[in-house]
Amino acid sequence: MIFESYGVEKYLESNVKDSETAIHLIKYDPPPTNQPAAGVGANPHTDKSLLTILDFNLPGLEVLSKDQSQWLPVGPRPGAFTIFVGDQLKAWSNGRLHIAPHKVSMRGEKERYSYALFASPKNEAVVEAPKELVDEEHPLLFRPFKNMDFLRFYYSNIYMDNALQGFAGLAVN
Ligand SMILES: O=C(O)CCC(=O)C(=O)O
Ligand SMILES: [Fe+2]
Repeated sequence: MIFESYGVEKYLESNVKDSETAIHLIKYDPPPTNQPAAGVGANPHTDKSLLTILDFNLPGLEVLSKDQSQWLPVGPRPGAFTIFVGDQLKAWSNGRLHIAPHKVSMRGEKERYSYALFASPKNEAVVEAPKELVDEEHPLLFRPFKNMDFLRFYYSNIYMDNALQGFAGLAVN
């Protein structure tokens, strides 16, 4: 769908071949009982993936509004899924797709179990915007990079606010 909407479906097959999926099962502990405010389940982040699919049926997931003014609860809504665009797809789309920072807040006394399906480029795959998505009006925003090199950079700069920009950014965006 994404490839078609940009008229670059000819790259779909090679991109799928260069990607892999992994399912992560994630357990969050409840906040300490003496902590009145919500506990932190997952710190604010964007995903280091192309796409992430999450169960939409769990409370606690919050997404940062596009104007960055507030955290909005996502779901729960039985039977639905949440899909996040990851950093690598933002780079591939030359910045056309928005990556929404999200976090998990924990309330109550129960553990939270979630699962996430991450579709990511293979380690050796090069993330590069198709030439059709780059022109005078849309200059290249991220230099092409090997996925593994980006992940290495991210894990050694885990507190950096915008790892994609820090690693591969060519202009202010
Ligand atoms: O557990 C969730 O609902 C979100 C998990 C998440 O954002 C992630 O693993 O990247
Ligand atoms: Fe995430």
